Amino acid sequence: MTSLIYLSDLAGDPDLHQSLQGGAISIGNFDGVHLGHRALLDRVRQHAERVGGKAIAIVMDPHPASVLRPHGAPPKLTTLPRRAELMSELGIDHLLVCEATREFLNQTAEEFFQRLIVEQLSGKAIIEGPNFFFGRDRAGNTTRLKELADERQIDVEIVVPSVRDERLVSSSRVREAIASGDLPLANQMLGSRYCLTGTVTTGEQRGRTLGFPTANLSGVETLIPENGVYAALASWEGTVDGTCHPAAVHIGPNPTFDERQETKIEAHLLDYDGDLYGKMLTLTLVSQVRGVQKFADASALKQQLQIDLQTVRETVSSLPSQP
Ligand SMILES: Cc1cc2nc3c(=O)[nH]c(=O)nc-3n(C[C@H](O)[C@H](O)[C@H](O)COP(=O)(O)O)c2cc1C
Ligand SMILES: Nc1ncnc2c1ncn2[C@@H]1O[C@H](COP(=O)(O)OP(=O)(O)OP(=O)(O)O)[C@@H](O)[C@H]1O
Repeated sequence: MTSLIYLSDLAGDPDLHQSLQGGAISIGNFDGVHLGHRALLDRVRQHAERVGGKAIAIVMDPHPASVLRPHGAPPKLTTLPRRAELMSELGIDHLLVCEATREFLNQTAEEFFQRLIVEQLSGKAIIEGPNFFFGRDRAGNTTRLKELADERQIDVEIVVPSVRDERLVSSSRVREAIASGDLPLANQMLGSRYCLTGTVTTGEQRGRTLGFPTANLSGVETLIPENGVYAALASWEGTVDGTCHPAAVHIGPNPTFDERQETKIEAHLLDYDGDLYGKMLTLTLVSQVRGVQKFADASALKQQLQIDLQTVRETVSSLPSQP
């Protein structure tokens, strides 16, 4: 398991602080833990084994852009606990979170390197991609990183970036794919399937009168895909043996019944009739089935839902374990 720890916790926990000394480190946002991050984190794990220390990924929270720029950071693909979960599969020991205060972000590249990598962590190896920048105004680049590390006999590896269709894989590119509803492309670049997690709350309770009850999700913290109907897998804490249920997910307004353009995320789970209220539900999105439509009446919507459910069943039944 990758443990999620805060830099501020190290001062009060000397054993934890000690266990982090002399490891292999990578610094970034790691939002989505996409294929590029995965290749890089794999090298972090290998370097950690070589130097006999921990494999450490460092992120800043909140996203520096939300502290420094008026328009803030882009919507997240993953919460920090989800990033740690995905990093567990890659053998990363710790996801270390630095609180992105103005003071922290105001450090020069040299100060940042000296205080965090040298004084706090006694890092032995640093692994980054070629587009890595650090310190105030992003003034430090990989050349400067190598100079600073060489002076202190710290190893540096700059990995060859992962590309897809001759373009760099990046969190921004994954966000574009999700925002346009292209889940297969997003999932391929992620190397895992994109998830939405939220709490099941009460909706209009109209779904059950249609014969298609839906779990309405609220409190979703990550990027919501383009409006549409999606094939998904639903799971929640306490799902027996981690079983997933095929689900037809509706994202968007309900134009057939309601002129308000309020975006809802609701899921009809196939072959399930339990009580989900209050549960933390995760919807793992596979692909878009169709766009949201305004139907002439409830009966026309019901006919379409029958077709949607069949499409979802077929899509999910032929799913490979990896996207
Ligand atoms: C798979 C699926 C597809 C849906 N597609 C549409 C749609 O295209 N247009 C629409 O107005 N409502 C659509 N709905 C939403 C229904 O109108 C909605 O489930 C119903 O109004 C119940 O809302 P409630 O959960 O708040 O009770 C869809 C629901 C599901 C589960
Ligand atoms: N495609 C990639 N291949 C290898 N390394 C990458 C790739 N993309 C990013 N990295 C590296 O991963 C580390 C973390 O970067 P970061 O989390 O900012 O990734 P990003 O996907 O480029 O994000 P964004 O799109 O928001 O700029 C950095 O060292 C960065 O250079």
